[in-house]
Amino acid sequence: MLLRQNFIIILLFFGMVLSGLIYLNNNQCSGGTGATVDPRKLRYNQQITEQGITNLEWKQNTFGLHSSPGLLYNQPSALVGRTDVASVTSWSAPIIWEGTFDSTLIDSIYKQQNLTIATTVFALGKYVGFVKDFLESAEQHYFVGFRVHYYLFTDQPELVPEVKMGENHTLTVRKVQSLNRWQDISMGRMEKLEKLIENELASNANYIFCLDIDTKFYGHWGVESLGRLVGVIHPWLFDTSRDRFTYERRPKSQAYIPAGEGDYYYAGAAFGGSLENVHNLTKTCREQMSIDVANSIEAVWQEESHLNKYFLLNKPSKLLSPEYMWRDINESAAQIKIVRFTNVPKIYAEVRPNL
Ligand SMILES: CC(=O)N[C@H]1[C@@H](OP(=O)(O)OP(=O)(O)OC[C@H]2O[C@@H](n3ccc(=O)[nH]c3=O)[C@H](O)[C@@H]2O)O[C@H](CO)[C@H](O)[C@@H]1O
Ligand SMILES: [Mn+2]
Repeated sequence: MLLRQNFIIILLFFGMVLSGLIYLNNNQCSGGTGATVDPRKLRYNQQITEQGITNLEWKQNTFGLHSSPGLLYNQPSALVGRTDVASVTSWSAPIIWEGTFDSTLIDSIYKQQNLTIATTVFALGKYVGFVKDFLESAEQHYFVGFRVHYYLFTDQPELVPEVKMGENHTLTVRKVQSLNRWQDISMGRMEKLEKLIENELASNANYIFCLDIDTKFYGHWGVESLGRLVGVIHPWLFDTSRDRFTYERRPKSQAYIPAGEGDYYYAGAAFGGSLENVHNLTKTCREQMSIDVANSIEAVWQEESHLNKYFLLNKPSKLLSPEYMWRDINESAAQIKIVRFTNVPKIYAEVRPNL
């Protein structure tokens, strides 16, 4: 009995000595004084920046989908739905088409959450000419009745037209330097978005959408589009086999997707989600694009190629059908029952700074 007690005491002693040694060793590895920090030990919401560590406090979207007692709406069916299109992906993410949601119900659920939806657009050079139609049409169709904060980046704030904003909709105009190549303007958006989220939006908005400005709203775009990570199926390639998708096919680029891989082809003109998820998306695309620059390669469709690579490896939790980014208001397709948001036709040689 006594022998056994002694044995346990000796075992405990050695245990303590061993854990002391491990502790000392760990401290030495991380600098000991706390001057450097092992990034693997940081919490998910901390970032190492040039200034040191910043805490990014993400606004949490952990609401339940609460419905009000007595609310009347059409009975949802387990049997009947759209039969001409897929409304779910093979990883179980919904694909939003007209007829897959009930606005009365979904608006009432999300009304209770007091959400802010940040929305970013860029208008540099001649693209400032697209701002008026974009904003005026958005004010008729985009998250009407919900809080929206638009951020417009432009090199010519003085040319931004006065547009009457609806209730709880605000516009912030930010001046940025213009660039000589349209490709750099388009790709440069990723870094600007990454910094905007880091510096201002992380704890101020629940969701963000990043949209092209050469666009116009013609129909409802609302809370049915909200999700953790949201991509839009490209209007030209929604009915095409993956081998004909315009992914980057050169292995030298970080955006490379080999033949035989890929889910959908996503539009570069609209993506969104929670601030944390979109921050990771923009940061990753910015990093991958700078590796490409160092290797003297530019992806075939610039940041759209990198976005497609990102979505292949980080599946969106919700997909929006091409109703949410259509070709042109004068184009039709049997599956498109409503055009919500569409490209505005443009003469490239007239609006872009280079060809
Ligand atoms: C429908 C769609 O998915 N469009 C994508 C597509 O071509 P797009 O032809 O739609 O590209 P684009 O010329 O509209 O450029 C993208 C965006 O960059 C901004 N901009 C561009 C040029 C300029 O001089 N000033 C300016 O402000 C503006 O916000 C514009 O909406 O491919 C681009 C990258 O190759 C982007 O991924 C676009 O989002
Ligand atoms: Mn565009």
